[in-house]
Amino acid sequence: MSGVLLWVNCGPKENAGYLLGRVRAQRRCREWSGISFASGVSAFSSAIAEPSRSSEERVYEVVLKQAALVREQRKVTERALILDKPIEGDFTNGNLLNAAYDRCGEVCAEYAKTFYLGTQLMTPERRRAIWAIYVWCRRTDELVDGPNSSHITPKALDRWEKRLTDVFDGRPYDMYDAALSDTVSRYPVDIQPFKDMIEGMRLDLRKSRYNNFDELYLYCYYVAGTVGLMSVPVMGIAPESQASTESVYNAALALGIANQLTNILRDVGEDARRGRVYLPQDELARAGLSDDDIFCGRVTDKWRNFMKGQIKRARMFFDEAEKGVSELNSASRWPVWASLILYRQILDSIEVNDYNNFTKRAYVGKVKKLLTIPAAYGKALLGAQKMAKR
Ligand SMILES: CC(C)=CCC/C(C)=C/CC/C(C)=C/CC/C(C)=C/[C@@H]1[C@@H](COP(=O)(O)OP(=O)(O)O)[C@]1(C)CC/C=C(\C)CC/C=C(\C)CCC=C(C)C
Ligand SMILES: [Mn+2]
Repeated sequence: MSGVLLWVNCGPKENAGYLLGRVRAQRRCREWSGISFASGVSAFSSAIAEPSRSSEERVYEVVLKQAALVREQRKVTERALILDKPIEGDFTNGNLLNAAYDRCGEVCAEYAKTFYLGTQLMTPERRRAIWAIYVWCRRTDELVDGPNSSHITPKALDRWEKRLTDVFDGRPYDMYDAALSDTVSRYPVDIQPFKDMIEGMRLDLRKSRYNNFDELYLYCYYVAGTVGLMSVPVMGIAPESQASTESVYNAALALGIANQLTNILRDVGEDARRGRVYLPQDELARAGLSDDDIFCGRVTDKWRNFMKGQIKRARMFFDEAEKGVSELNSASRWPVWASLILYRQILDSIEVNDYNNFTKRAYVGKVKKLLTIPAAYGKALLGAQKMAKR
């Protein structure tokens, strides 16, 4: 399928895109490389301007809200397993809806093959819902990252957000929207993470430097942590899980942050060529580095040491995420393990490239990718056994 199939209108009339609180009760702070950062998460509303609270504290409010929604839903599902009831028959235009979901699956297969494969083990209803969310995220990302990104303005993003509220209110604009509209009516998905992802795109339009990790954390939450919060209500928490809903959401958030940090470390050179530096400026300065070193692509010992610290932090977020995977519904664990293992391997590959992320792209080779699938499956099974022993 070509990307052209995914042209979207940000608003009904205009072609503007291409597509396709409270403080956390026990906030864990870790000392790392002279700075402290919390590995968990903590409240947030779309406004950045709240200097008295850290990004983690602000993000955590969204986590609590989403966790509360899901707790409600869990109570309902314990009484009747409504989430897995077939979609057919619910709608007079059921065939159209099926076709819409199928198209989402095609997009997903085209853009994220391994992930698509991973979704095959999920129940058909959950799988298609995840595809619908995937497509919305991909379209949103393409607004600022795709070939038509130079035409994207804050106004266009406002229209995309208005369209999002219409989708949540049951007024879809196209097939992909229709699938998402159906998904959000079936699962306890809150609109806030979706709005926050759009906020991340706004941020990308106006900001190309991050003063410190707190600012970068917020960016990572917007563009990737949100994906974790959107996905868990669909993937579901195992009925036998003893973990708190909140802790599972923390893990989901951590996986999004870990993935985005990894993405940033992989793409340093590529981003620099677009005039962007997604690295904490204060940490660069402490390492004796500046934007200039990045623009010139100098792989020095200072750079290697700096990168070692950044990789270590990304791995800590992966470790945090691991704690939550086994708490997910058994059929959802496999794709999550696959995505976690695959993305984490990119960090290994940066090391293998001797930290040259300016001109060498870190990637996971085909054989390693293939091996990930049984490894993820094994981890998913192991998690199930541990749960059964409790
Ligand atoms: C099972 C699973 C992985 C489900 C998530 C499916 C889903 C809805 C994915 C959407 C991804 C997407 C298109 C996001 C838009 C923004 C974006 C592009 C973010 C970057 C992704 C990597 O994409 P890529 O390498 O293609 O990047 P480029 O555009 O080429 O630069 C990100 C790095 C972030 C993606 C974040 C996740 C996949 C979060 C995963 C977290 C969960 C699924 C929660 C798991 C639950 C627990 C309890 C751990
Ligand atoms: Mn991108």
